Amino acid sequence: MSDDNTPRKSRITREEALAYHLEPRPGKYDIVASTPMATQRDLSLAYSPGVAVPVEAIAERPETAYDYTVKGNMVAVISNGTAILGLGNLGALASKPVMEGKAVLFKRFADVNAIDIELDTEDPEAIIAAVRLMGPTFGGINLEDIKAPECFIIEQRLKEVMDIPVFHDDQHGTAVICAAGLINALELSGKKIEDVKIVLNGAGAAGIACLELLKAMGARHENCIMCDTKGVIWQGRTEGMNQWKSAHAVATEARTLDEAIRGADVFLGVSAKGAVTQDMVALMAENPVIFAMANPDPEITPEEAHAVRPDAIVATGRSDYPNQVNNVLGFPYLFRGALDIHARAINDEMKIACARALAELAREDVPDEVAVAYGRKLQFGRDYIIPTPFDPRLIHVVPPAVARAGMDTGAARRPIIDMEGYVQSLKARMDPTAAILQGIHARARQAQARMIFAEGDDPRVLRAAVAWQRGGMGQALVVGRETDVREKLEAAGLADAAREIAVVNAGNSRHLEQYHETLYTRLQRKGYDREDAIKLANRDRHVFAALMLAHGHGDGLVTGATRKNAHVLAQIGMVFDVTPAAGAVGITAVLHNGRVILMGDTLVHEWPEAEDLADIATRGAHVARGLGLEPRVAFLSFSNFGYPISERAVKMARATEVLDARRADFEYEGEMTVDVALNASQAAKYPFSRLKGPANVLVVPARHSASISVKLLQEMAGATVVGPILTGVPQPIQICSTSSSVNDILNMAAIAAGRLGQVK
Ligand SMILES: NC(=O)C1=CN([C@@H]2O[C@H](COP(=O)(O)OP(=O)(O)OC[C@H]3O[C@@H](n4cnc5c(N)ncnc54)[C@H](OP(=O)(O)O)[C@@H]3O)[C@@H](O)[C@H]2O)C=CC1
Ligand SMILES: CC(=O)C(=O)O
Ligand SMILES: [Mg+2]
Repeated sequence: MSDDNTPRKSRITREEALAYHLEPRPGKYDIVASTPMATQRDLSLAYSPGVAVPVEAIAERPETAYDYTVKGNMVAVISNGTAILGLGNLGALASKPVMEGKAVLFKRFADVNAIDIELDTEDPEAIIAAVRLMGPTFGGINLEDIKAPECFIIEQRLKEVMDIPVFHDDQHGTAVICAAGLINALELSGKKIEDVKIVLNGAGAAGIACLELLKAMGARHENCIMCDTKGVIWQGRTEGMNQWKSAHAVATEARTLDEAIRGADVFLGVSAKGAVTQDMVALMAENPVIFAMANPDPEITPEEAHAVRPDAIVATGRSDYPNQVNNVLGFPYLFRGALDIHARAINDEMKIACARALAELAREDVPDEVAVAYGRKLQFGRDYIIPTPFDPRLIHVVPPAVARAGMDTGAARRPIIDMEGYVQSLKARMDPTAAILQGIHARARQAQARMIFAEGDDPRVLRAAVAWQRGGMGQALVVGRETDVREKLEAAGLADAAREIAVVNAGNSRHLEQYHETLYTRLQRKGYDREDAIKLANRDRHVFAALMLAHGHGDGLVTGATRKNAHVLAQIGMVFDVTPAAGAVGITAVLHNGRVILMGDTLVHEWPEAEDLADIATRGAHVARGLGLEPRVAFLSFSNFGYPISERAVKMARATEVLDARRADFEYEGEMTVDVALNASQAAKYPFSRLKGPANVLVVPARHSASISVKLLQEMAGATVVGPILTGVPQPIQICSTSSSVNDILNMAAIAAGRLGQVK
């Protein structure tokens, strides 16, 4: 964990941002069916004639649309692109990446289905007419990046005519998060909302809503000064005014932000990049609070603000600084809570409940796994005034608070009777796979490893190395020829990166003689003479890379993208003991449909015996724990608990006896078929089984079964495969496969850096 409590900066390049949106398919989401659609019968049920039945049911009782259609878990993200982040009016089409992004955030953080709809008009009446007509389709409407003052008219009118929540996120989402952050920031600076002088820059959608909510929470009208591009909004000003700005005009002599900010306790920026200067914040009161929330670039950076005001509590809208005050912390959970009570609206009480729940959560002790996953110390204080977006508690803490407030204020069509059951159902809703990958990367980022990428001649490896370095994961050391690396980087549109990553080879290494000596010492009794060892070290990049690692000239090693696993393992084996006898095991994580299973041995043991199987189970359990899973091991076969009898199944059952004798500290059982291992209703036929739930570590009889199973899941089901994770060896080495994508290689490097699976 870093001591300075600052998240490491991740630099995103233009190319990376475009590639992320282009690959593997244009855009950021797909729509998938949730019901079977394979047979003639499925077709008859899903469509004509079966579909007529719910049609008639809904016509008779409209509220049953929440039961028979996706309406109740479906939100429209609607924009016309007139205020895209802080980029201005770039039109409906250009806003689509942001709206698609919000749709996937809805899904990722709260399992809400969302679809983006970009409307090509600046006419409020046209937007109102279009959105109103969409009412039957959705359980809620999220308006986004529609500029003020049109957004106020549009939202107000839609609220009046629609019977589902209509919520302009730039207004209320921002206001809720800003309020949550401010409650805590003021607590820490020992000030009261009733007393503080607030200056807010940006009198648009976000600004007006923030100030309204803060006044509803006790801020005094006369203590709040709002500014826009024309300066202070003072009583009597006529230029650039509208009724929403007028409501916040105050009697003051100040005419510019510069004048207004003198002595202010709080600066809130929802305007544009660089709108506030160091000279201005230098004039603020003691222990000032500065929320520079413009996106993607804040009004002032935390470094700039802290340079002149070390006593300030600073927040931005970005994820790469502490204190991210961004509406992503609100909208997923506000809508989750609202949808779950079939709400008619998201009212003020629901918003305030959300703000309070967020503020309170930040004051609670942060569980270790959250801190580790986020990669830095998280303790209520100046650098942690608000929960982080990846905090897994948000999903089961915030929506119940919102739902309860909705029920108490008459917004609920279907109140939740069993709140405790609701909280449990929210916990189960979240797909653990994203959290697992997030944890792997956060731990790696924290380690800041010098990662050796052995195959610098492969463009995928080079792109992964660049992403490693630019993503703030640590230093990338690429084994390859300088000219070749430079050419390949240029071809990949990453010419700049050639100056950033270190290229290492036998020709430029200062340590070559040491490497030769080490290799010769290891191989001299295996038929190699000195010349052979020298050639091997100079020419084989896997061996060279392993020697770098052996001498501490890198902290981790990733290879295997260009040659078959067996070959790579043999080459690495020239330098390190990576044999079954030395305890090495390959465990592959398969992530699919919200489930994570670990399968072994996918790399090292060709035909394991009972003792080996017990080792594989133990390593699998170790990896599971490293991923935050409580291990439940199943020894798989084609038989269940001795029937049918077969020599091949017996060794699987014997492995449990080996673990009994070793007093293993995790759940294990076998032999069993894979459906009994994974499916609770199949497992119920064997009530004597020691597994308390579906297995998450599957030990298979041989490497071929492991390889077939993993590849089948990948090809047929589209599962995400991470691994094989080389475990049981002390060195942080990972071997990817020849079919690895850039992301796969990056994941393997992250696993190596996080030392997941290394012998403790
Ligand atoms: N962190 C977060 O969660 C969120 C951040 N934001 C950010 O807030 C900003 C505004 O968004 P939104 O309210 O939707 O946009 P709007 O277009 O509705 O409003 C923009 C407002 O900012 C004012 N403004 C623009 N530039 C300056 C400047 N240099 N100095 C003073 N005032 C200025 C405009 O003044 P005028 O009226 O004179 O034109 C207008 O009042 C964006 O940067 C956006 O990214 C928005 C929502 C959420
Ligand atoms: C975060 C957001 O909604 C914005 O910047 O517009
Ligand atoms: Mg926005």
